[in-house]
Amino acid sequence: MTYQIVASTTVSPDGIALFDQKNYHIDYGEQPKKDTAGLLIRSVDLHQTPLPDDLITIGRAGVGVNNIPLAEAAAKGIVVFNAPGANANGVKELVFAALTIGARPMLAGSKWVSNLKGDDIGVQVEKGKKAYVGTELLGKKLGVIGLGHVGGLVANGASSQAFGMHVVGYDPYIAVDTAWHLSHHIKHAADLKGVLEDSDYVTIHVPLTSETKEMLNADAIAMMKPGSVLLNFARDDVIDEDAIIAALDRGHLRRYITDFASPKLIHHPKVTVFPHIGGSTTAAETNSAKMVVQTMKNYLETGNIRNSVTFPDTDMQFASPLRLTLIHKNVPNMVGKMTGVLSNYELNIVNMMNRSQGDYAYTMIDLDQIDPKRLQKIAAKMAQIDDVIRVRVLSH
Ligand SMILES: NC(=O)c1ccc[n+]([C@@H]2O[C@H](COP(=O)([O-])OP(=O)(O)OC[C@H]3O[C@@H](n4cnc5c(N)ncnc54)[C@H](O)[C@@H]3O)[C@@H](O)[C@H]2O)c1
Ligand SMILES: O=C(O)[C@H](O)COP(=O)(O)O
Repeated sequence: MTYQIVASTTVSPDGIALFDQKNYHIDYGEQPKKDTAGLLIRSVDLHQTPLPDDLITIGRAGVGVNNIPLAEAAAKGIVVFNAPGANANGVKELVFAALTIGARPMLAGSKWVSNLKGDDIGVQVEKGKKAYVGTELLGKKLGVIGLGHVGGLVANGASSQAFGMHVVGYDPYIAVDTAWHLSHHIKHAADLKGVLEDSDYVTIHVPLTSETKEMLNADAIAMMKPGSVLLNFARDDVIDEDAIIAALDRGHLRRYITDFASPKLIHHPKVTVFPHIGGSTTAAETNSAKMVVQTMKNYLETGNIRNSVTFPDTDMQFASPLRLTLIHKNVPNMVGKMTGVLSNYELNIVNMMNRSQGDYAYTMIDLDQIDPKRLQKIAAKMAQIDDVIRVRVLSH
C-alpha cells in the first residue's frame, strides 16, 4: 500500500526522506487533498483548513500545536503528533542571547558603530562607547514560567556556574521526569506572583492554550519588579500586547524581547523582536522532522501511537499477521461490543490493547491470518458500532 503524504517545504528534507519511496508518495504543500493519509507541517495555521475524511495523521515538525484544530482532529479520528523537546536546545541558546541583549545595549551599540563615518573609527568608538554601558546577568534573578523541555534547559543553564543567576521556576503541571532533571539550585514558586515579584528577568515557556492565553496581562505585569525585562519565546498570545506596551511606555518594564512580531511591536524602541527563529537551527529542524516522521510512519504502518497530542500512547508489538485498530469515544462497554463482533466470526484474539484519554480511546486487536474478504466484513461491522470513529486494517 502506498500512503499519500503532503509535506510542507519548510520541513527539513532529512525528515521527509524517512518516508521511503516504496511505501510513500510525497506531494509538497500545506493543504491536505482528498486521498492524503498524512500531513506534515510546521507553524502553518490549519484552523480554517477543512480536514478531509481520508486524513489519518497530522505531523507537526516542532512543538507548539496551537496552529492545529486538535478537538476537530480528534473527533475525526486524526492522530496528531508533535516532536517534544526536539528543538528545545535551539530555543535555549536564543533565550541566552536574548538575556544578554536584555543586560547590555549591544544591538544599539552595534547599529551605532555601523553608521560611523571617517578614518578615525577607532577613536570615535573609544570616545562614544560610554553610551553603551550595560549590566551583568551574574547574581540577577531569573523567573522561568513553564519548566518543560525549553524552560528546564533555560533554568538549569541560567543557574549554572556559567551564568550564575538566581533562578525561580513556576510550573503547576510539571512532569515528574522533567522535575528530576532540574538543578537543585532552582527555587520553586507556588504561584505566578512568586515567580514575577522580584525577578530581574522573566521568561515564559508555556504552550498556548485557553488557560495560558494572555497569562501575562496587566495584573500579572503589575506584579513584576519595576525595571525588569520580559522574554517571550513561547507564543504571541501568552501575553497581552497592549498591557506590555503600556508597561514599557510608563517605564515599569525596561525591555520586552520576543520571537513573535506584530505591527505594534516591531518599531517600539524598548522591544527587540526576532522572526520566530527559536527552532530554526539545522539541528532543531532536523531533529523535529525526523522525530515526527518516525512517529507518523510507526502509526501508519503498525497502528502504534507515541507522542500524540490527541490520543494516548498505545504501543504493542505487532507480531501477528493482522491488526485492527479502532479510534472511538471513551464510553462504557466499547471493548465488549468489539469482542462481540469478533465472537460472531469465531476468531481468536492474539493480543489486544485499549487506552483512553479524555473523550476518546484507542483499541488495537491482533488476529491470526484470515481470509481478506472476511476481514473486510469484520472491519465494516466494527465501523458500524456506535461511537466508533475510525477502523483501520493493517497487515504485514
Ligand atoms: N520560539 C520558538 O521557536 C519555539 C520553539 C519551541 C517551543 N516554542 C513554544 O514554547 C512552548 C514550550 O515548549 P517546550 O518544548 O518547553 O514544551 P513542553 O511541553 O516541554 O513544556 C511546557 C511546560 O509548560 C508547563 N505549563 C503548562 N501550563 C502552564 C501554566 N499555566 N503555568 C506554568 N506552566 C505551565 C507544562 O507543565 C510544561 O512543563 C511550546 O508549546 C511552543 O509554543 C517556541
Ligand atoms: O513550536 C515550535 O516548535 C516553535 O515555535 C517552532 O515553530 P516552527 O517550526 O514554525 O519554526
